[in-house]
Amino acid sequence: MSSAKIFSKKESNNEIEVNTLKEQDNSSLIEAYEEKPPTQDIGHDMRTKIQLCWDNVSYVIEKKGEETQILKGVSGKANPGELLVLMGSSGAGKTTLLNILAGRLKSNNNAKIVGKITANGTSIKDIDFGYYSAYVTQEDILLPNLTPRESLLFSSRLRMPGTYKEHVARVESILQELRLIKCADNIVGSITKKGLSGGERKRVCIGMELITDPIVLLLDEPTSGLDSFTAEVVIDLLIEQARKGRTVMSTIHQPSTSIFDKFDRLLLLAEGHLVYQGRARDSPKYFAKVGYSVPKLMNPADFYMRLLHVVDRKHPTEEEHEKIENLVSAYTTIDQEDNDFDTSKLEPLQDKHLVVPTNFAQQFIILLRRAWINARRDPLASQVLFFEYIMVGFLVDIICNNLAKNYDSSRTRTQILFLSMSSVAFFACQNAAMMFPNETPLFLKESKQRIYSTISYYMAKSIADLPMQFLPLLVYCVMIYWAIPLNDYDSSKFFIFYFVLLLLQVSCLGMGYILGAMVKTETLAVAITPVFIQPLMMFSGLFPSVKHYPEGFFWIQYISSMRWAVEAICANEYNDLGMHCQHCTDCKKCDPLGDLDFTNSIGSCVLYLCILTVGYRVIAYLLLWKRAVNSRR
Ligand SMILES: Nc1ncnc2c1ncn2[C@@H]1O[C@H](COP(=O)(O)OP(=O)(O)OP(=O)(O)O)[C@@H](O)[C@H]1O
Repeated sequence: MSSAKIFSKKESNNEIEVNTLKEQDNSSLIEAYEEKPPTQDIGHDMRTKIQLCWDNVSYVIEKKGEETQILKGVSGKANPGELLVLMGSSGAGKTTLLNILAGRLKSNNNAKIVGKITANGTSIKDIDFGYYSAYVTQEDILLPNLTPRESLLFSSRLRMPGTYKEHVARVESILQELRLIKCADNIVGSITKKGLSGGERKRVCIGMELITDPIVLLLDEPTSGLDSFTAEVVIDLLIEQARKGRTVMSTIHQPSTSIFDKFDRLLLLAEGHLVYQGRARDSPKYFAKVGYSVPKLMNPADFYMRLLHVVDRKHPTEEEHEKIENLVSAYTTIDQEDNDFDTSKLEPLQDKHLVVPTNFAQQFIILLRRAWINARRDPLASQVLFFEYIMVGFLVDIICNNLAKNYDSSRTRTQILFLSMSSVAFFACQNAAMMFPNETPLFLKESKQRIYSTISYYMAKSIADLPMQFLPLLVYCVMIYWAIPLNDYDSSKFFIFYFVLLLLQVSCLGMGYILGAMVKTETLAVAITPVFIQPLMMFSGLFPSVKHYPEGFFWIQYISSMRWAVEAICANEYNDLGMHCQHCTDCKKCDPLGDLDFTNSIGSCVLYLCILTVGYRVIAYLLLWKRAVNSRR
C-alpha cells in the first residue's frame, strides 16, 4: 500500500505545507487539494467534499412540564478543507449543536429539534450521514489493556472490508499520520493504570475514527485536559486532516493564542445564541466593530470566553442579559461578508450506507480475540484474583488443617464449604461487575455504529473471561482440599467440588455482568455488588437453614445460585466421609446434611445451578441489548 510511504515522506513537510495553505483564501485551498491527488487510497474518495450547513436550528427540552431552550435558532456552515471551531462559555450549547449535526441527538417525547441541516444541499435526514461522518467524543473510548496498534487493527477488521494485509497497511498508515508509531505497542491504560499520555490517547481516538476515512470529522473537546503544547499537536493534526479535504468541526474550550491563530473559522455561542461565525482571524475586527475590542496583547479566545460568560445561567444579571442581547442583535444585523466558499463544485450526496463487512462468525472471532487480550492483560482478572484466592486458601490451611473426621468438626467443615462458596461468588461477581463498565462505553459506541451484533459481542466476552477465572480457582481448591483434608473417599470427590465451584463461578460472573450492565462506573459496581450478593448468600441454606426461612422469602433460594452450590458441595462432602465420633458408638444418627435440612441430590443441585447460570446470562444479555438499543435512539 502506497499511502503509508507517502505520509512518511510528507511528514516533515507537513507543518510548512499547512502554514502556507493557511495564508491562502478558501477557494485556492480547495484548488490546492485538487491539484494534489488525495494521499489515501482506501475508504472514501477524498475528492468528495462536503459542506455542512445548518439553518435556524433550535433544541428544546421538556422536563417536569418545564421547557428549556438550549439552542436558539443557530445557523452556520462548515466548509471542506477547513477547521471550524465552536467556542462559548460552559453550557452555551456547543456539544448539543455538535451532537445534532452528527445525528447523535434526535427529537423524542422530551426533546425537540427544529431547523434544517444539509450536507451539500441534501438534508441529512434523507441520507445515512454516518456513512460520511465520524464523531470523536470528549471521553477517550478505548479498551485500556490494548495497544494503539491493536485497537486500530481490531477496529479496522470490524468496520472495513479487506484482507488482513490491507487492514495492517491501513493501520500503519494512520499510526504514521497521527505520529503514533513510537507508542504503537504501549498499553493504552486508564485512570488507574499508567499507559499512554493524554495527547497520545486522544490521537488514538481520532485514529479509531479515521479508520473509515470519514469526509466530515466532528470532535467534542479533543484538547480538554491536555497541556497547551500537546493541545497544539492535536490541533495541527486536525488541520492536516482538514487540508486533505475533510470538513473538520470541533468544540474547543480554552485555546492558547498560538492555537487560536491556527483556526480557520470560528463559531461563538452564548446561551444558545449564535454571536459570531466567520474567519477566526477576522473575529477581533468584528468584535471591535460591535463595541467589544479585544485588548492588546490579550488572547482573543480568553476575551471571548470572558465576554460570553454568564455567572448564573438561570438568573443572569441585567448587565449580562443586555450584553448577550447586544451581541445577538449585532450579529443578526451586521453583514458577515462570509460567502467566500465556492459551492459550485459540490455534488449532491447519495444515500449510501455503511455495510458491515463481517458476518456473525467473523465478528465473534475478532471480538473474542480482542476480549481475550483485554481480559488477559487485566490485572483484576489475573494477578488480583490469584492473590485473593491464594490468600483465602492460605488462611484456611493455617486455621483448619488436619481437621478430624467427626461430628464435632462438621461445623467447621461446613463453614469451610460456606467460605469457599462465598469467596467464589463474591470474587467472580465483583470482578465481572467491575470490568464491565470499563468496556461498555466502547461496546455502546460500536453498537451505535452498528459494527456488530450485541449477541456476538456478549458471547465473545462471556467466553473470553472464563479462562482467567478457572486457574486461580483450581489453585485454591488444590491448596485447601488435601490440607484440611476434605472428603478423600475417591478422586471424583475433588473433581465434583471443583466442578460445582466452577459452575458457581460461571453463574456469578453472569450475575456480575447483570450488575455491570446496570451501572456506569467501576466505583458504583464495587458499591452495589455486596447489596446484591449478600441477600442471596443469606438464602444459601446455611444462614438460616431452609426450614427456617421466613414466610414470603422462601422463593429467594430459587434465584440464588449459591444456595444450590453450597448444598451440592455439602452433599459431596458428607456422603461417604467416613466420620468417626468420639461421643457415640452409632454414627448413623450424626447427620450434618440432615441438620442443615439439605435433602436434594448433587445432580438436582447442579441442574438448578445450570438453569440459574443460563438465566443470569440471559438477563445480562437483555440488559446489554436494551442499553445498546437505547444508545442508538
Ligand atoms: N438532555 C438534557 N437535559 C437537560 N439539560 C440538558 C440536556 N442536554 C443539555 N442540557 C443542558 O443544555 C446546556 C448546554 O449543554 P452542552 O453540553 O451543549 O453545553 P456546552 O456548551 O457543550 O458546555 P461545556 O463546554 O461545559 O461542555 C447545559 O446547561 C446542559 O445542562
